[in-house]
Amino acid sequence: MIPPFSSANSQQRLISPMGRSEDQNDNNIRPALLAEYIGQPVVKEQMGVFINAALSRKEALDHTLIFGPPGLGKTTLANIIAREMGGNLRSTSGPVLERAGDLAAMLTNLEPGDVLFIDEIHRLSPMIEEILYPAMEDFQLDIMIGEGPAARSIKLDLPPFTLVAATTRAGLLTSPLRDRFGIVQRLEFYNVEDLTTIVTRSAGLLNVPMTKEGAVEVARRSRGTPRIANRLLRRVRDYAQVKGDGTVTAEIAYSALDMLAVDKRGLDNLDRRYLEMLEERFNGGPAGVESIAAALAEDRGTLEDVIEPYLIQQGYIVRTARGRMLT
Ligand SMILES: Nc1ncnc2c1ncn2[C@@H]1O[C@H](COP(=O)(O)OP(=O)(O)OP(=O)(O)O)[C@@H](O)[C@H]1O
Ligand SMILES: [Mg+2]
Repeated sequence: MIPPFSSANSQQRLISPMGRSEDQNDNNIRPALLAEYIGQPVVKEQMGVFINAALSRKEALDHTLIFGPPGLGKTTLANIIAREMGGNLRSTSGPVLERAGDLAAMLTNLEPGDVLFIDEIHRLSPMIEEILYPAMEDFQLDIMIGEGPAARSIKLDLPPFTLVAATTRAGLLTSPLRDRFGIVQRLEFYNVEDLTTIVTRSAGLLNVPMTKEGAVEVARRSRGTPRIANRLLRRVRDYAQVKGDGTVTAEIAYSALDMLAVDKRGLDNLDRRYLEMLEERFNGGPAGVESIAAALAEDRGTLEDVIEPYLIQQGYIVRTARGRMLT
């Protein structure tokens, strides 16, 4: 699902972390089990313990909130949770759930142990959120039917289920909603080593011959993001077929990524504009995020949740009390 705040500009770039339609056929390389989920050691270990504990108690797993920038594996983790718990995954998303009846229909169709996955949970309407509270807390559906004097409320028992919610913007969740998740997991950007493992695994599944050095080259330019790593792998594979003998070597990967104008540091267009703006217009800062957003004609949320986390993690900028500064 493409977040509403992504500019056309940042979606079209090969290296944008936002999902695109061509990524849909990633399903064959999406890890299906926790053991295949690469990196995120803390999340992986904790989820392994929580899932096993719930299974041995024969209970549904606690409601789980997963947050982090686009393309880091939130949807993948939701799928894995359902699979490991042995339940079905029912997916929907915040903006899709418009009417109370939409959510009621999903909830009443759940079977014991199922996982209800709500993507972009920060975009739920307040009315839908109200219905979710008793469903999460007491497995009870409490809705009003009809209008005016004929309106009546009905209560239904729901089977024990697990709500898994994902968001790129945890800051936008209301605190009553946030407090109802027993498990909160934050995904981090991947290091080059983990991305190399991901690229190597995907290459194996796609039958792309690739050297270790080739994988490292792709990993290095992937902005810490598995979605980008897999996307670059597909383009580099094309290049290797046409310009080489099909094997992705370091040289092939290097020239392919140069041809595709993918930044050597793995930065995308908006990252670079952000850094240039901070340097030139604001003399390296400190500058308030609102001013930077206005200067770039971007949404503040996109900067805070998609652009800045990576630039901070890579040490290009710091957040200070007076604003953002180049390092
Ligand atoms: N830990 C991982 N190990 C291996 N591959 C991964 C991992 N995490 C993600 N991927 C790959 O990256 C792709 C993108 O992941 P996913 O769709 O789960 O991201 P997301 O966090 O849900 O993004 P968005 O915020 O845009 O919804 C997946 O298709 C999957 O193949
Ligand atoms: Mg997703």
